[in-house]
Amino acid sequence: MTDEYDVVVIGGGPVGENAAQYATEGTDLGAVLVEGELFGGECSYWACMPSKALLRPISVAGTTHDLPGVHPTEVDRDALLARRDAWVSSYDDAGQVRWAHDTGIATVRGHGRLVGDRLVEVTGPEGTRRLRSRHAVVIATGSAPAVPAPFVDVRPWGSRDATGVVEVPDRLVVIGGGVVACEAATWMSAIGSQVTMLVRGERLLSGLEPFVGREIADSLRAKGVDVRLSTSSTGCTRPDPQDTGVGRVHGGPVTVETDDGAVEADEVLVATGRRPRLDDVGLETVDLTADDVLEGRLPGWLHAVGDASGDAPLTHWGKYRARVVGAQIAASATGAPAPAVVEDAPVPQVVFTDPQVASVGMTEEEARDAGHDLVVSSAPVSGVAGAALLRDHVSGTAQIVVDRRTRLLLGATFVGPDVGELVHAATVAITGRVPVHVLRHAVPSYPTSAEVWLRLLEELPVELRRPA
Ligand SMILES: Cc1cc2nc3c(=O)[nH]c(=O)nc-3n(C[C@H](O)[C@H](O)[C@H](O)COP(=O)(O)OP(=O)(O)OC[C@H]3O[C@@H](n4cnc5c(N)ncnc54)[C@H](O)[C@@H]3O)c2cc1C
Ligand SMILES: NC(=O)c1ccc[n+]([C@@H]2O[C@H](COP(=O)([O-])OP(=O)(O)OC[C@H]3O[C@@H](n4cnc5c(N)ncnc54)[C@H](O)[C@@H]3O)[C@@H](O)[C@H]2O)c1
Repeated sequence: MTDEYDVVVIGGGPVGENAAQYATEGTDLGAVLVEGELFGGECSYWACMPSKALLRPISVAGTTHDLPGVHPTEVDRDALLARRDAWVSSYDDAGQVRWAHDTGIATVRGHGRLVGDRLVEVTGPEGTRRLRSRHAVVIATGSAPAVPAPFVDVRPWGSRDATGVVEVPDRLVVIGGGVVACEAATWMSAIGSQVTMLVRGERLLSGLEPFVGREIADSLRAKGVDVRLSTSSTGCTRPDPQDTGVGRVHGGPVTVETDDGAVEADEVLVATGRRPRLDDVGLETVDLTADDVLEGRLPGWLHAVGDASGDAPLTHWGKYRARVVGAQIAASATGAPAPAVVEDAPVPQVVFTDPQVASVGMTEEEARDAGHDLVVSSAPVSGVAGAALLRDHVSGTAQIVVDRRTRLLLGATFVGPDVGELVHAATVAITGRVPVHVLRHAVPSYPTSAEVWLRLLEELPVELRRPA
């Protein structure tokens, strides 16, 4: 059986959903979403949603220990895991399917793979069927964890086990020092694991400004996490790895060999990055490789978005790109003018550690490498009343990177309580190309954390603060 649609989207995660929506809305076009697991994708059930559902109560409870006027409160582990279960709809995607149908998007369950130009074969619970697209096929298959060789045979935890935690290991070793590692170390230690982080690099969150890694390592250590930097794992053994299910301890004790001795634990969480899921989507049937996808060498009818495209693996970024690509597909299919594309929109990111990290645009090093003549301004977040009122003992730093000649903001980074809510101002300033002398007239309310912008702008050389 072959059904025809204008647009076929392989992968029903947040990015695929947006691609299907924007490729069809306001038109007579029809799209179908193909999903092999749960509509809503990694983000909804195993990544963004459960991790943030776990982290918020932990952050609030931590604040009560540092906020005169309230009784200190503790995390209630069972209630916390129940909150997580509610936010992942108990791993039931009925709501997402309803959304698709209400939006006019058809859904097909099963694994989708290309079998020819504009032709997708879906193998699912109801057998095999083919979907032919009149205009476009979109690959939105997300990403899968990259597991280094020493850990493959010991059934380690991946991020799904950490976000879906059911059984809390007494001792947990975390391999990696990136975003998943830092966030998971935060919630796993808060619910009772003694966490050791083995980080091969010299700092945590190495893609961000160096002060970020130092400040987050300090905060994790203050919470009892054993953060071991410059420590490479060379091997891992577990005598009886078992398939106990997601979020349960996968067998007996694990020993991780490092260049600085062995570490024994009850579970090991491998958080060493992810790679685009392109290995089983039938690229070879249309004479393409994964590199063709990652380097954008695709025929006009084929598109890749989200984690699968190799772009920044962030939900909001993938969804943004899906909105752009979806609108382009709709325009090309209907003969409407192609929508304008902004090539240099900056990528924001928030790491929901305690304190949070928020960043957008270039780091100081990236801006220098790109040839900019820079001015860098930084300020302690605790220096403004609005932040200091949030809790006692506020820690964190804010920093902006400015091009001296154009006076434009190139990047901004914040560490501090709830700074995830501060970064959008920087995103707007970069996207809107607002020079810093104009930004000085954007007045933050008193007393809010946003007043750190005043400090950052005051720290700039006087000549940059006046009109040219
Ligand atoms: C622990 C963790 C926490 C995270 N937290 C955040 C966060 O707070 N904020 C943020 O912005 N990002 C976060 N991310 C990243 C975010 O999860 C991803 O960037 C996002 O899920 C990408 O969306 P996507 O739609 O491209 O892929 P996915 O969400 O992975 O969805 C892809 C879908 O495609 C399906 N699929 C794959 N292959 C096929 C096939 N051949 N046929 C049919 N279906 C297929 C999959 O089953 C899946 O449902 C986090 C990631 C992790 C691991
Ligand atoms: N709050 C958020 O927005 C959020 C939260 C979680 C994840 N994410 C996204 O998910 C992506 C994946 O996260 P991640 O933490 O898995 O990846 P990452 O790229 O952020 O970090 C990977 C870490 O593993 C280390 N590493 C890589 N290979 C290794 C090896 N062989 N041995 C030891 N260490 C090794 C790296 O040095 C790094 O510290 C991130 O890039 C991020 O965009 C976002």
